Amino acid sequence: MNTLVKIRRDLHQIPELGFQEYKTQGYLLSYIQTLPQERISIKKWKTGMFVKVHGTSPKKTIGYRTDIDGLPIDEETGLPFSSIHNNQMHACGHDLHMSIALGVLTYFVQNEIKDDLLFVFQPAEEGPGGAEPMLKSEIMQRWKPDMIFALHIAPEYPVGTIAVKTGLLFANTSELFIDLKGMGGHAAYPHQTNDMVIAACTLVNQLQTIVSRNVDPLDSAVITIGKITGGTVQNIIAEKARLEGTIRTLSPETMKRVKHRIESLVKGIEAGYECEVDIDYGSMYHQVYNDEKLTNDFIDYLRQESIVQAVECREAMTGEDFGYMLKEIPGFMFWLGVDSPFGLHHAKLNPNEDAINVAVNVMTSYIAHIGNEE
Ligand SMILES: CC(=O)N[C@@H](CCC[C@H](N)C(=O)O)C(=O)O
Repeated sequence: MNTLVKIRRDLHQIPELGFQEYKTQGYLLSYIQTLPQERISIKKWKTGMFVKVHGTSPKKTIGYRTDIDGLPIDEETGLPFSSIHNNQMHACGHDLHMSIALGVLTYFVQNEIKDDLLFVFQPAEEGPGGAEPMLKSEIMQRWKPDMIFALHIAPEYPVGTIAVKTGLLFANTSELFIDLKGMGGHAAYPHQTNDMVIAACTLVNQLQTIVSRNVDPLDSAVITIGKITGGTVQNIIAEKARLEGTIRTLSPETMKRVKHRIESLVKGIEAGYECEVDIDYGSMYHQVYNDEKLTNDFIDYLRQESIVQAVECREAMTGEDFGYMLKEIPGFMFWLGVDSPFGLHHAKLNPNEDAINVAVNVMTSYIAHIGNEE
């Protein structure tokens, strides 16, 4: 079996949630330590890591970032190398992202390059967000790349396809947690209570009016409530309820407006249902905004070399904390086709592993091209 496929399968078996990626970090480190060490420097950061490849006559530093965490999902692929961790799965492709990063790193450890390279193995992309604190870390500020790239698997594209665009690629995101507290009581005496199941249901419906009534129809946004909990048993009126969701917008300004409307609606619920409501926005990610020149150069390179089919895509409402790195360092993220009938965050996601070598070939040849310029 191809080494990178074996690495991907090993990593697939040990997914870990954000900032708990101890086994993953250990696995990555033990692989990297098998490589010749003369031209690399390794620095651990929390459960992630930086690996610098020293160029022969560096004029710049080229960054390459992979995320390393998994999701709280029970895997249902039935694969022989399924996750051995209960309720944790690489359902967003970070196992492929890591094996690709190791493939590119291995190539440049074995083949000299003029410029310096910085490989960023970043924890907690799914939450609470590792990119922003990693970017602010003393190590990344000292080794700060002049440009940075990353990829994300795309189940909807065939293997051999890369989809990308200049400008906005991924949305601004904010988690949303709303806790409602009223007065519980006997199911037969509703007039003596403030029922938080009713208040939560009303609020969920009102939240749905924000996108249709408060966001410019030519702009766009998403408010998804993915989880509702409340109450204890069927014949007790619920004293508490909790909504958990996510907000997605195409600009930071629309994010502000959506939050302002959520706060107004919550005030109305508090007054109308005589209850207390707390809002917690959890972790927030800045939009992924691809640098125009670097992205166009990459598209031109792919088309000239015909290594893959390069297609231009639309922006998506997915979020990625790589956006924080792109806010400070020019670069881009792109979609890598992996051809899976099940989408991202699905318990049956099963990416085609042939995409690993496609991505390694693209990134090694592109980085060699820009990293050996006179
Ligand atoms: C690529 C992808 O699926 N990213 C996640 C990022 C999660 C952001 C945050 N935890 C949230 O839920 O708002 C996504 O869900 O888009």
